Amino acid sequence: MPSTPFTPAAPSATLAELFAADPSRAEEFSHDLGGIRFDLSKTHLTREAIEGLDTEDYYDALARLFAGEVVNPTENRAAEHPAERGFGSPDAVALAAQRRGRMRALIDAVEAGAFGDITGILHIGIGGSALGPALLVDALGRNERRYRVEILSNIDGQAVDEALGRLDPATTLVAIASKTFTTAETLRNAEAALAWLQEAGVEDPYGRLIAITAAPDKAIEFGIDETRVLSFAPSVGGRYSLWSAIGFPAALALGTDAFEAMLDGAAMVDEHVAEAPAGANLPLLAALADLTYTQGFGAATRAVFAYDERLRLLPSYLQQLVMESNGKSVRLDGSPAAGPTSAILWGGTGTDAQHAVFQLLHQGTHLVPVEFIAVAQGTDEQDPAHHRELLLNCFAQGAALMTGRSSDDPHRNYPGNRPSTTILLDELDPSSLGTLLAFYEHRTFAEAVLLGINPFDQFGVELGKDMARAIDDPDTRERFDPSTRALIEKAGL
Ligand SMILES: O=P(O)(O)OC[C@H]1O[C@](O)(CO)[C@@H](O)[C@@H]1O
Repeated sequence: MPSTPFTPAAPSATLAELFAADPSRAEEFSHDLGGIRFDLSKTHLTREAIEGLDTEDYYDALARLFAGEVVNPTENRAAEHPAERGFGSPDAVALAAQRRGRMRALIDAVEAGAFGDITGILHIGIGGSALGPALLVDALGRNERRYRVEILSNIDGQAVDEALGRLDPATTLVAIASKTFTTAETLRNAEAALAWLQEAGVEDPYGRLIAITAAPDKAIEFGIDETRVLSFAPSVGGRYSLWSAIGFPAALALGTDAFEAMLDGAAMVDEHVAEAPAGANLPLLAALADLTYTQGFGAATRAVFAYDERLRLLPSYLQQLVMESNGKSVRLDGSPAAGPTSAILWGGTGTDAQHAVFQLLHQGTHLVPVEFIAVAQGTDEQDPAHHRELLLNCFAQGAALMTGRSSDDPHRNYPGNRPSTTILLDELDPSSLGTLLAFYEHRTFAEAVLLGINPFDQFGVELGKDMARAIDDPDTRERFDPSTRALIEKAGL
């Protein structure tokens, strides 16, 4: 943990002044990695800020992360998601590879017809056990998906009915994904799926269930045969787990080669952060920019806009990654954080968002650092003219935010000096998506280290879970506040 909290100041120069002072700024603050251009030049990052950054703690923490040491002290755990991509202790890497081999064997068995003629998969999970697979399948499997994949997360019965309604029980596999195998929503939905198989007269309904978990005993207790339990290490956190067996539906739908390519793309970032000096370490630079805005400029939020329909689920994936990791108020030693920690992450897709929320970005009173994510190469099926306009819109927004336009009429005045980062993928494929997601993981980690907080626990979600249990019990319900009791009564519960 850093001995003194890291609190970057806001530079006094505007973006226009920074560009005017340095003709090579666009080049100097843009870096390419794994077929992706990361352009940070339209942020207020300065060479001085980068050079002044004390990175000893960061590189120390990174070495401990990769060595499989305890970097999550409040749960006395390592965080071994990089081992899924080949970066970790030899034991962790070997175990991850062995588990991946089991996943591949199961996929081969599905393809060989061991489960009959399977055409669809219902993946049941929530949070990190759903957001990653949903993003992968939606981003990469739009045109060539080999199986119909439905991701069911919400406990809302309407979500259950809709997901089941799109599948045929006679030809569907059900994957129950839960790291802990105790999550109420997932278990309730798993029971519903089992009942659906039983009611449809499927001969061996339990034989259609696959468990994906770090608690195999609990899955076996649920009734799933251990040959169909895909496990992953307890040291892989939920929001970091798409690289593990949690990615099963994506590996099934897209093929194991695509899944491996995604892991290789992510490994490029592991290698990059381990080797790059601070001035060229992309996740670290992005984290420095993030903290410059939260701490230096007092920005409460950060917005991510995917200018590609295939990445429409990226903002919700990032919300969990960033906010569940760094939405903390205390440092590792329990002392209060020195200033704001994680920004509130929000976002959407371009160009839709331009016609909904960009007014505030251009002229509102809040400073919101914006992130644009676009893909240079459209899909083969897409009309190139549309793709061209999409990209031009994306780049125009970044330019407009930065340069603004002055007018004597205050209503028509655009102040400019509003920062953005542009992430431009050459193309969207498993490898580049792996690189992109691992970039965000490492950025979140770098930010946590600079803040001295633990990004790997999530006690904040536990209180609500406890209360949800207590509110269902008439004895403990009595102890709830009058407002909550009145709502329960009004809803007739
Ligand atoms: O995979 P599990 O154990 O069902 O947990 C699901 C999600 O719930 C959380 O614990 C938060 O409620 C997340 O961290 C996790 O991704």
